[in-house]
Amino acid sequence: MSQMDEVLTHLQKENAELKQQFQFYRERYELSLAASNDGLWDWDPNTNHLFISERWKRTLGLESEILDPHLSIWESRVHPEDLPAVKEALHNHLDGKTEQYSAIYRIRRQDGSYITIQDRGKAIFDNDANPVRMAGCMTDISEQIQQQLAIEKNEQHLRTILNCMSEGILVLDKEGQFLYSNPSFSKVVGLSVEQVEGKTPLDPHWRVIHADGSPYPGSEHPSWITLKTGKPIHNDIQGVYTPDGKLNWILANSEPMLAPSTEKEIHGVVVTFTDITDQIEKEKELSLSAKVFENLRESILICDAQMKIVRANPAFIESTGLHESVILSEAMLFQYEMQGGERCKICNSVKENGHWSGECVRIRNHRQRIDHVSITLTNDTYGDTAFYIVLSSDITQQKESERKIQELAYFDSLTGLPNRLNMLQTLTEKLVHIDKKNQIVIILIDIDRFKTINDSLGHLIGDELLIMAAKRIKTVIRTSDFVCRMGGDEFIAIIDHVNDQQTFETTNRILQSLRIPYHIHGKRIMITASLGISRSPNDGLTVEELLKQADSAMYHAKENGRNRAQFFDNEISKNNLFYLKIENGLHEAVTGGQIYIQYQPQFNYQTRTVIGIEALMRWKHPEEGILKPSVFIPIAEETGLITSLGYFLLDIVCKQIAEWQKHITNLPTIAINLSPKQFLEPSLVKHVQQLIEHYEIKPNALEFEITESAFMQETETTLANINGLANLGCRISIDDFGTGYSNLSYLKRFPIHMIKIDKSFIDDIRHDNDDKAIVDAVIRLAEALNITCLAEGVETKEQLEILKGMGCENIQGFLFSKPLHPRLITELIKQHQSADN
Ligand SMILES: Nc1nc2c(ncn2[C@@H]2O[C@@H]3COP(=O)(O)O[C@H]4[C@@H](O)[C@H](n5cnc6c(=O)[nH]c(N)nc65)O[C@@H]4COP(=O)(O)O[C@H]3[C@H]2O)c(=O)[nH]1
Repeated sequence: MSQMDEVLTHLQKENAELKQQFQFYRERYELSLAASNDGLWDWDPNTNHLFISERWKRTLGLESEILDPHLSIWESRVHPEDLPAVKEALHNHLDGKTEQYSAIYRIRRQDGSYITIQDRGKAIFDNDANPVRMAGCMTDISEQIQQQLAIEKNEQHLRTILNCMSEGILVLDKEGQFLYSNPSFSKVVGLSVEQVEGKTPLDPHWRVIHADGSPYPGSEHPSWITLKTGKPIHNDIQGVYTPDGKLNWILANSEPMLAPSTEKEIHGVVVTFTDITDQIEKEKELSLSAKVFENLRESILICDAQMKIVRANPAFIESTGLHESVILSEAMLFQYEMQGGERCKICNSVKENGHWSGECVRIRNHRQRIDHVSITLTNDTYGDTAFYIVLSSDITQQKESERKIQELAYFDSLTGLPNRLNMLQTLTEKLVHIDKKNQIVIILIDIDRFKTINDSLGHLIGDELLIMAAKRIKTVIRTSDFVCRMGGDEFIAIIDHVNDQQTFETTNRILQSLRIPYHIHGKRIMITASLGISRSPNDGLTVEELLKQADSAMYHAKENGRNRAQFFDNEISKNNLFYLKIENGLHEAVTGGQIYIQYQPQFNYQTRTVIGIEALMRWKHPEEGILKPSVFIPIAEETGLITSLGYFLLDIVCKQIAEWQKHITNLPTIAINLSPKQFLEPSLVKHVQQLIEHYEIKPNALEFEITESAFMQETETTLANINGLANLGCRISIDDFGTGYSNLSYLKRFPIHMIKIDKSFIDDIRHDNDDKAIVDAVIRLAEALNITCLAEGVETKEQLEILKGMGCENIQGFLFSKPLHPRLITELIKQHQSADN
């Protein structure tokens, strides 16, 4: 073999080996290409010629177009939306900005559908940095992309679900840090999702409490416990404070997340939270309602549609005194005392209006109890089943209080009679219906000298007297008539449909009934009353007018001697003015020297001697002339001026006695009238004693005339004064004897010198056998008790003759002498004494 041949053989061998090697590499390349499913491309930037491996040409359907493979063909297949990014990536690499070209984009296949490819390549550059060749490979990642999109979609779905869930979700990683939370969790803790992220249960920020209100440390939180132990925790109740202080109650459940690989290692924790704040609030409300139901003092009944009791609270059960089982299924309205018709009315009212309330009566242990009952028709929440809620409360006390308040406002607490306010309303109402046929009569009743009784016998007796007087007035008027206590000792009776005659009879009945003696606390008390009458429509049409006129008439009755009734007429108003004038002038009268004394002698017709002289007060009024004591003494008594007036009189009389004693040797006793009120003066005796000493007069020269009414008021002061005056040596006589209804025992108990038979018995003694009998009886009584007897107001010889016949020797009256000036008295006594001598 030649050397050439050897070389050729060697080359051929080498060539064969290279071919074999090439074939080997080519197969490896094609195999790996086929296995990787990747495609190859090779691009000449200068010619734009593009090589694409065969399988990818087929994949993309480029076989026909690639006869003259060109970059523009490739570009035309790239999805227009992706092309700019692809170009940018390519240029970046060609400009040397990137080490490698890489792009993911969609490329259209022959059938118009797109596949997504991941394209990578690298260029070779010449010395001038111009690309001379670029090659790369591409992978069909459509499936991966689809999978990724599916995953993303799933994730999106999941996220949407989590975001929409009313339950809060919290995911902790294995370190205990919060990885994920949904909006419901954010809401319940009052933080944004971002604020929650990265926190841990141990974060001091959390303010969590147990259901009992005690603090809930983070280390005990279910998420933390589950993380540490791997154990799930269920239905844990906790209260979480939001940063603005709101307390939300949540129910937490925690589950461990195990690592997918081992299923043992704790990968994290998922905690779900249910906001149970509303539920807790409702439970609280329910519990509160239950407590209210159980503990309310008012009764609560729940009744079914037939108004039968299905539930009753303890207050109601207790109020019945029965066992609950007895009450249940009872008809509710039968618990109350009412007529069947009334029950029907209530039922209908509740059905029509959905509600009824009113007062019902229940009887328990024979005791009546008044309930305020309120029945409400209602439906349950999940349907239209009707039931009734019945609330009832015991208003017996309240009704009683209301009655008492009503009584206090409209009734007099002492006598139980209607009061002034009640009278004003009644009269106003009556006057609305006034007509000529219906005369309305107002009778004002004022008890005479009640103040004296009150002051002397005390308020307790005074009160008792008023109560008894009220009862008496009520019994003598018709039940349909109205009587009230105006206050103090004043009453008003309103009677209608009566004429004057009937009115007169009524007032007489009132006067008589009041005069009957009262026995109070062992004392026998006599009173009289003065009545003033006004009539509508004659005397007036308004309440004010009628009351004013009744008042005027009443004062007139008092002025006329009390114990009488007086109809109003216009003259009376004039008298009323007169009363005021007297009252106002009295003060000045005492200090201004307008008061003076006249003296009326008392005679013994047997001995023809002056046995005594009565001092009688007179008032020389600057306008009205000489006023008699019967005009001003009652006013002085009413106003309290009687005391100073009495002392004034005493002083003048004592001075006069002293004067007379200088000239007259056997001066007869000088009688002085003392008002019952003066006997209530504790200093009376001392005062008299001082005067006796001051004027150096004999005590027995003084005689004090006391009316029976003074003895009626058996107060300690009165009795002490009577005894005190007697002990001084003064004489005591009983004035107006027979007019009072007094207990005569005082005649024995006190040193009475003389009884003076009242003028009223003498006036008609000739014709009135009763008067005669009384006078006779008094004379006998005086004889029996060895007391001097004197008849007052003897004006005629006939009267004198009758008295003589009865054996009454002592006389005072105009028949013998009127009251005289002291000077005339001096002369008279001197005359009599010289005649005797
Ligand atoms: N028509 C008539 N009247 C006669 C006759 N005889 C006497 N009188 C009157 O009868 C009254 C007798 O006085 P009295 O019964 O003590 O009744 C007295 C007495 O209770 C009271 N009184 C008089 N002066 C005083 C006084 O200084 N103090 C007190 N507390 N009361 C006095 O006033 C009453 C009335 O006194 P007077 O008007 O002075 O009226 C006197 C007298 O003037 C008569 O024949 N016919």
